[in-house]
Amino acid sequence: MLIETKKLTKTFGGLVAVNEVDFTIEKGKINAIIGPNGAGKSTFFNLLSGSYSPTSGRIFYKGKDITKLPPNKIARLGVARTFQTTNLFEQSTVLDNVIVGHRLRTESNLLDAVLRTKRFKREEEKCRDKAMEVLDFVGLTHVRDQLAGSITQEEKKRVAFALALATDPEIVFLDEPTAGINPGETEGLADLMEKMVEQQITVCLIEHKMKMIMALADKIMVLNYGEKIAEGTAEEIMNNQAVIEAYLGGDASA
Ligand SMILES: Nc1ncnc2c1ncn2[C@@H]1O[C@H](COP(=O)(O)OP(=O)(O)OP(=O)(O)O)[C@@H](O)[C@H]1O
Repeated sequence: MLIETKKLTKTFGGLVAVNEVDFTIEKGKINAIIGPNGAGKSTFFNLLSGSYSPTSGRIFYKGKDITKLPPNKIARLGVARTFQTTNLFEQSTVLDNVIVGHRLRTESNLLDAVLRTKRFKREEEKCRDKAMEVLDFVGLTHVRDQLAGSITQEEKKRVAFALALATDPEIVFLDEPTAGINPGETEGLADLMEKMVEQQITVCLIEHKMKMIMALADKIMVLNYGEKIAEGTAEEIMNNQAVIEAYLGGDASA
């Protein structure tokens, strides 16, 4: 088990957005979090990545309590995430976008950069090599010299994956990675997630596309009004009465 939450809770004023959620993320698997709109999925992600601090409860990463760690320290442990929308520098190339993203995590300080020290140059090269490697991994080598503003929506989604992968993560949190793209493209991104798991990278994603999740996820947690109402394999989730009721009238067939 890679990550474990114990009675994780987040309230906003009187609203309980995440309510005493116990969840485990299994290493080397595709873990999914689903649930109707407003169920608390994004809040849960923000708690795990340190963007929000919990009202109560605990988060463990490989057995270590990370509940109070700030986002940058959590990132350094090997946790990466993508956001629902990725803001790219549209006037820069795809490659430069990934290099800059990667640079944010390297060691050089401003003085190194101004003086262009050996260390800075060495790191610059390393960032470039890493960016090329991850762009190859996500299938974007052919557009790496194009401006980020000129690539397709699906390619932008892949850049978001590349930015996360450039940090050499052990686990990647993907927030609705296939929102706004067509079914064929969605399948391509599902393949990419499987490829990540083959490389021993654990995946945890939020998704609304049920068909895709049921085919892809090894393990699914369902949130409803902040509470975990079910956890299990796709088959277990599809036959769970509480889940069926939570989705009645919803967009479960999306
Ligand atoms: N920063 C915030 N301040 C106040 N309330 C918030 C905040 N963030 C989320 N909420 C509330 O917490 C609840 C859970 O929201 P959250 O965005 O986590 O749900 P979600 O499952 O990700 O929804 P969606 O599928 O629509 O993205 C909602 O009622 C939302 O309005």
